[in-house]
Amino acid sequence: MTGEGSPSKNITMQVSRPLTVSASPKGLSGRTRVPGDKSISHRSLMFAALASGRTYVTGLLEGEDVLRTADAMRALGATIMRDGTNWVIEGRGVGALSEPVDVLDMGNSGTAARLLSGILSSHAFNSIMTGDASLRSRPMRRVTVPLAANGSEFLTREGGRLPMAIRGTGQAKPIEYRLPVASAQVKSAILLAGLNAHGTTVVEEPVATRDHTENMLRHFGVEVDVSRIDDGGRRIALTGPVQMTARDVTVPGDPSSAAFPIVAALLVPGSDIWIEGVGLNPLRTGLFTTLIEMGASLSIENERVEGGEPVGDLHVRYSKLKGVDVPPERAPSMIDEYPVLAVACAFAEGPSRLRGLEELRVKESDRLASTVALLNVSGAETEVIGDDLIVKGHHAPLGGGTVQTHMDHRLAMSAVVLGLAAQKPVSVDDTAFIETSFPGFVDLMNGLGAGLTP
Ligand SMILES: O=C(O)C1=C[C@@H](OP(=O)(O)O)[C@@H](O)[C@H](O)C1
Ligand SMILES: C=C(OP(=O)(O)O)C(=O)O
Repeated sequence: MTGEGSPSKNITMQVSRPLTVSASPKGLSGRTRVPGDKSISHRSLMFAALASGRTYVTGLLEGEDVLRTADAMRALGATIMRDGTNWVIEGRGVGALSEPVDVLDMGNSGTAARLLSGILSSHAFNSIMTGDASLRSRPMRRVTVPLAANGSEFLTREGGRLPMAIRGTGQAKPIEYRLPVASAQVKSAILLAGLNAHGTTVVEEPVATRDHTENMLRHFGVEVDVSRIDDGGRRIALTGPVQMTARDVTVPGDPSSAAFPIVAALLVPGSDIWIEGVGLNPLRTGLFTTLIEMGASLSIENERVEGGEPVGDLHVRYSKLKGVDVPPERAPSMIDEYPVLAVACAFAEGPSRLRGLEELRVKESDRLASTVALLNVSGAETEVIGDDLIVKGHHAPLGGGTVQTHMDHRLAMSAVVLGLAAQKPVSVDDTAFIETSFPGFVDLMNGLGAGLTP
C-alpha cells in the first residue's frame, strides 16, 4: 500500500495552464470511460472514516477536490491509503474523529467544505477550515446557521466566508430544518451532524436534490427515512447516535464529467462515441433529458445497477440541435451542467431559455456571469432576465476570443468544448483547475480524436 494521492504531493493547480483550442480535425470517435463520480467519491471517504472497520473503494475520483477530502479525513484520524486501483480506509467510528493539529484546507471544493462542516459540528473538538481563493469567496452561512442549532459554534470571516473556526459539540442536539435553497450539500451537512446527535434529525427539501448521502448512509447501515412532501419535495429523517459499519463502495462514472465529451460529440460533425459505465441516478440526469429534447442522438444502453447506483453506457452521435426551454425545477438534477449546456445552446437552431439559475451565482465562479462572458467573447448572443439565461442560438461564426475561467473547472471544460466545434480558435486562460474534477480530461478528449495540443 502507498500513501499516494495526497494533494500535498500532487498539487498541479498552482501554475496556470493556458490552452488554445481549434476545431476538432475530425469527428470524435471511440469508446471511453470518465473518472468516478465526485459526489459519491467525497462521501465514500467521509462515511468510511466514520464507520467501524475497513472499507475498500473502487473507482474513486482522484481529482484534487476528492484528494482534499482524503487529506482532511486523515488529519481527523482515519487511515486512508491507495492500494493499486482501490482506496482502503480504516474508519474511526461516529463521534470518534480526533482534533486536527493543523488547518483543514479544502482547496477548491464546496462539497468537501460543507459536508465536513456537518461532521465537525458534532465532534467535541475545535478545528479551522480554509480553502483557495474561489472557495474563500463562497457562502458558508447556508451550513453554519442551521448547524449552530445543534450547539456548535462557527466563527467565519466577513460575509460568512472561509477561513472559519468551528467549535464542535459532543452533545449535539438534533436539527430540524427546511432548506431555503435546493442544495444537496446543505442537506448532507445537516444529516451528517445528526449521525452523532441524540434524537431525530429532519431535513425537508422543497425540490429533491441528489440523494447520494441518503443512499450511502443506508449502505453503511444507517436507517434513513425518506418520505414525499409537497410537489416533488422530500422529508429525510435519521435518529442518532448511529453506528456505521464499513462496506465496500463502487463509484460509477460521473455524469457531470461525461457531459463534456457528450456535448463535444453532439457539436463536432461526424462524431460517434460511447461512454461506458456512467452513473444514471435520476437526480443527476437532467442534462440528458434536456439534450434529448434538443434533438440529440443520445441513447442509454446496457442499463444495470453497480454498487447500488444505476449505470449505463451512453451512445452519442453528432446531431443538429434546436433551442430548448428548461424549467427551473429541473435545475437541481443538472446544476453543474449549465455552462456546457449553454455552449450547446449557442450552436443550436433557435433560442433557448434556461430558467431558475440563481444557485449558479455561488459556485466556483459566478457561473451565470462567467457563462455569459464565455458565450459573448465567442460571438454568441445572450440575455439574463432575472435568474434565467437566454441564449439566442447560432447564426454568426463562433470562437475567436479569450475565455476567463475564474478558477472554475466547469468553465474551462465548457470553453474547450466550444473551441472544438467553433469556426475560430478559442483561447482558455487557465485549464489547470480541470484537475479538481476531471483529471486526464485533455488526454481523454484526444483519445477520441479532439487534437488538443497542450
Ligand atoms: O452534494 C454534492 O455532492 C454536490 C451538490 C451540488 O452543490 P449544491 O448543494 O450547492 O447545489 C453540486 O453543485 C456540487 O458539485 C456537488
Ligand atoms: C459546484 C461544484 O463543486 P463544489 O461545490 O463541490 O465546489 C462543481 O463541481 O461544479
